Amino acid sequence: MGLDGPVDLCDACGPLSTTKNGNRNKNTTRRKESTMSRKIHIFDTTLRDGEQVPGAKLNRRQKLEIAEQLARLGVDVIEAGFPCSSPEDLKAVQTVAEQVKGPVIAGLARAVQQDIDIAWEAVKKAERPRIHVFLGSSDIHLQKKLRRDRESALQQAVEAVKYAKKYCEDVEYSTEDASRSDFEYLCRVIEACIRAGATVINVPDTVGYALPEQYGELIRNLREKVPALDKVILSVHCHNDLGLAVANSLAAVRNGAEQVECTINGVGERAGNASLEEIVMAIRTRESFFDAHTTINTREIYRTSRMVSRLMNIPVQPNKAIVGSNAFAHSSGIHQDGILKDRSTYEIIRPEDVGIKAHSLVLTARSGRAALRHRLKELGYELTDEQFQRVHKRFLNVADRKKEISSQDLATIVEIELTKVPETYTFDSLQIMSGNTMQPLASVTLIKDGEKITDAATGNGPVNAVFNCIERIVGQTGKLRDYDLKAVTMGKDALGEAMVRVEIGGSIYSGIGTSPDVIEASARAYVNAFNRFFANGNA
Ligand SMILES: CC(=O)SCCNC(=O)CCNC(=O)[C@H](O)C(C)(C)COP(=O)(O)OP(=O)(O)OC[C@H]1O[C@@H](n2cnc3c(N)ncnc32)[C@H](O)[C@@H]1OP(=O)(O)O
Ligand SMILES: CC(C)C(=O)C(=O)O
Repeated sequence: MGLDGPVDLCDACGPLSTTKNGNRNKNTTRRKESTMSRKIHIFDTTLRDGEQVPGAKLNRRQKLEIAEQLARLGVDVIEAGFPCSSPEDLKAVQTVAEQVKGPVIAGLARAVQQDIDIAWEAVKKAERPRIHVFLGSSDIHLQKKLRRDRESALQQAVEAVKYAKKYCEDVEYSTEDASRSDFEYLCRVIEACIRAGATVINVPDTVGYALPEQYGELIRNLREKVPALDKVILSVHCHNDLGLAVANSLAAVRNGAEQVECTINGVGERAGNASLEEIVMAIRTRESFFDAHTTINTREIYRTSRMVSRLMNIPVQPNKAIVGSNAFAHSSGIHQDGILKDRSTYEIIRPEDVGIKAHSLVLTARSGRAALRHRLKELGYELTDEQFQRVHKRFLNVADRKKEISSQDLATIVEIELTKVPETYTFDSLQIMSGNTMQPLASVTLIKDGEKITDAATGNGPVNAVFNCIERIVGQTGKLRDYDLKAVTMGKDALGEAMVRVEIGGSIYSGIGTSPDVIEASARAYVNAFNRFFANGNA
């Protein structure tokens, strides 16, 4: 797939960069039906194929909650379930059909009368009901699963469509395992089902076997060989066994498919279905390439994703496109610098367009000065160049040990740097041997005038041993009057802050030290207190 236009990739919404007068370009999330490009119908099967995921079963109330949200999202069709599968699913589909207005409500049925009867019972009260009938069309499915020949299966398909048609004007027929089916036979089945009254023909890649070029070609060839397809909606339904569900669906759209069957977060049988949010945002972002659009209210995407994840109890992987927690997080310095200069450098979708408040700049050891300066400004710090250099140095030091530097971490780092006293002694390193069967032993190294000084001492606890050791190095005793240790940030790798008040030479000196290691934080605080003592004119 070559780029079809300039590097401004957001075909649907125009340039992401700010305009000359500094305004963001306006963008509507629910597009008006374009007379220029084809409308792609979004058929959501989260409540049917999505619910086939082990452990994801939804009760009636949960299905209704999701269906209502799917209606707000603006999907064209909600496949609410497989009504013959259990009495509860029948009731769930009935509830959705009765209460959810807007989208077509579909119920799935095998190509047998009993399933179709129950499917109709389930959807008949919908504003716009649809019965969705399916039967395998590949020789593998016919011979090994259904145990019948091509001709009798074709007959069964036709009878099923006719039977469903008695109930419902809108009947979708799916040629299950189409991508592994004999092409000529597939064409015959499709032609016969359209003649029998099918309004939608679905060509599924049931086992995720297709490759994008090949699947696109299949759709193009079907359109050429079966002219009757022009009278109905041609649909695709792709599975993700090779990680190609979205790519295959998009290839199909390029080659004439008008309906895409997909699920929120890509949930579905085995490796899942094509993910709705990826399909919709790919079509929207590259609209001129596809010459197509959907009428999805994209600002509802993130909310819908969170709801499905919560109710199905299936977490969304952080790097999931569009809805993953990292989808709009920039953590490396070069990217952050680019984003701060102009979002179009590293952002092809505005987070707010999918319902995410804003992108986030995550501060890590891979962040640069631009992002650090930006966050400091956001926190209200105005630093001189010299102060900034110091904060940056300490930031890198802490960031090398923590995965992420929060705003609170940063505030602590700044406070320490800005209230700094001259360092007569600089903390370098420590080692501790401790346990419940030995007296704790600490070795500490401090730097004075560029020279490392190391000593060792025991204590009644590891922190006490460290403090004793520091006193030996600086040649001055102190009495610990107050000692406070707290986690200043959340999480297992939180930054620990130690505050001490030490009586040295008859006066009290306070010290502060910060580190993800609480003993190191304590040592730094103790050295800091002694430095204040020395800065006070004590030799
Ligand atoms: C590709 C897809 O995702 S298709 C949808 C898959 N989803 C599900 O299967 C979930 C819901 N399914 C169910 O609740 C059950 O499987 C039911 C109610 C449909 C059927 O249950 P059972 O009657 O116990 O049959 P079971 O599931 O064991 O076997 C399926 C039967 O349906 C037949 N069958 C499979 N697909 C079709 C079809 N499209 N049309 C007609 N018959 C079919 C099979 O050949 C098999 O029949 P057999 O027992 O005569 O060999
Ligand atoms: C019922 C059909 C559409 C299906 O789920 C599939 O082929 O994967």
